[in-house]
Amino acid sequence: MASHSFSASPPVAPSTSSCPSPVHVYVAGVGDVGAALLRQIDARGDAGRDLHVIGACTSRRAAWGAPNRDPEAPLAGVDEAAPPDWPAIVDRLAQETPRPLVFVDATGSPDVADYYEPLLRAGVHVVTPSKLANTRSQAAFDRLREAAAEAGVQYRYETTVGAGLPVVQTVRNLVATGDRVRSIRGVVSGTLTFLFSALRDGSSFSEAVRAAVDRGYAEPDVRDDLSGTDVARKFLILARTAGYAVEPTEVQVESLVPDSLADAPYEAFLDRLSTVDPYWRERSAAAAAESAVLQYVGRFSPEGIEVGVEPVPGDTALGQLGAQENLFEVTTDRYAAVPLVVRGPGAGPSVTAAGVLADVLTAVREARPPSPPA
Ligand SMILES: NC(=O)C1=CN([C@@H]2O[C@H](COP(=O)(O)OP(=O)(O)OC[C@H]3O[C@@H](n4cnc5c(N)ncnc54)[C@H](O)[C@@H]3O)[C@@H](O)[C@H]2O)C=CC1
Ligand SMILES: N[C@@H](CC=O)C(=O)O
Repeated sequence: MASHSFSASPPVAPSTSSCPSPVHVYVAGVGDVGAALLRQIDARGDAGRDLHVIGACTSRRAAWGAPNRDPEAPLAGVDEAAPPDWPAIVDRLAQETPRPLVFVDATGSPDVADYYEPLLRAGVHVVTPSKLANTRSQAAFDRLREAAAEAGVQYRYETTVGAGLPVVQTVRNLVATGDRVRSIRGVVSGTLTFLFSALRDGSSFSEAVRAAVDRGYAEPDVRDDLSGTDVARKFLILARTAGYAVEPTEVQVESLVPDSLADAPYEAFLDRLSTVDPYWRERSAAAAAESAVLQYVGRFSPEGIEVGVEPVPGDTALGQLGAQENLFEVTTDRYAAVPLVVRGPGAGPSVTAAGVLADVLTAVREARPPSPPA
């Protein structure tokens, strides 16, 4: 098994020193976000010594022990490389690994999301950038929060919305302090903001999609971004975090995936996407002729959630978003006349990994004793 020692560089980040024992971290999914996370844990230097990565996996390799320090290939060269045996991994984490233990799910896999509840119930903190577990039924979402409270561990998912931007915690704080969220409007897909901005700069739709994938902004399957599913999931998570009960079927979603390609194999889908280039060139030009820009906008109110493409006046904050930016406007009883606004890059491996790492540190700091049985 490859040995791993933390860098001897000076402290660069606050330590979790209020916690006396080392914090064990398992990283599921060493893709764009998971690999950036491992690099950031390593880069914390001396201040990071109390985070011990005890294992990691991809869909094809799983290893116990600390990952290889090669930032480009954290799992290269580790012994025991083999596809993950999830029941065995969860068993070992639940029953044999010392606490505190944080399970990070950077896979985007529904199978891995199935294990959050047993892990939480076994006293393992769960931190995830994956939206999947939070966007099943309302009852399933409630069960995860109950499992965490009952076991006295943290279930943290800040990076499911706006990546590293403080959006989920902001909504939680509003609710915890007695405010009421009345509505949320926003452009919340880094991939789609990038895409429309690239169209304005003369890129074709299909080229821009590939560029978003190459930069690590897109979901593991970019159709989740283009179909509006990713944006719908983010609004569902925000609405639920704000205390509203909403089912996925209640969200109205406009898709950018051409019907003819909806069921195509992934590579064929990407290859044939150029068939819609002229349509999007014209639609972007038509918006520009009206001094507007295309954005994929979402809206939540107690009446429902709607997400879709809109021409937005170019001289407004939404109209001026570029690159992979997000913007959230939250209107509440207290922020009634002028909304609370959060804006910044809302996708990308490094900002997302930083948000995941912050959640890991917060999980350990905020852990509470288990709640007594009802
Ligand atoms: N890329 C971004 O900017 C952001 C991503 N996220 C979320 O972070 C998660 C990861 O995203 P990326 O790193 O971009 O994806 P990626 O496709 O680069 O990496 C996914 C990793 O998970 C592994 N994996 C997939 N299924 C697995 C399974 N069943 N068991 C073990 N490993 C498995 C893959 O082999 C790969 O290593 C997704 O849920 C995504 O929604 C959230 C916010 C921003
Ligand atoms: N694919 C997402 C990544 C963050 O959730 C996006 O583009 O915003």
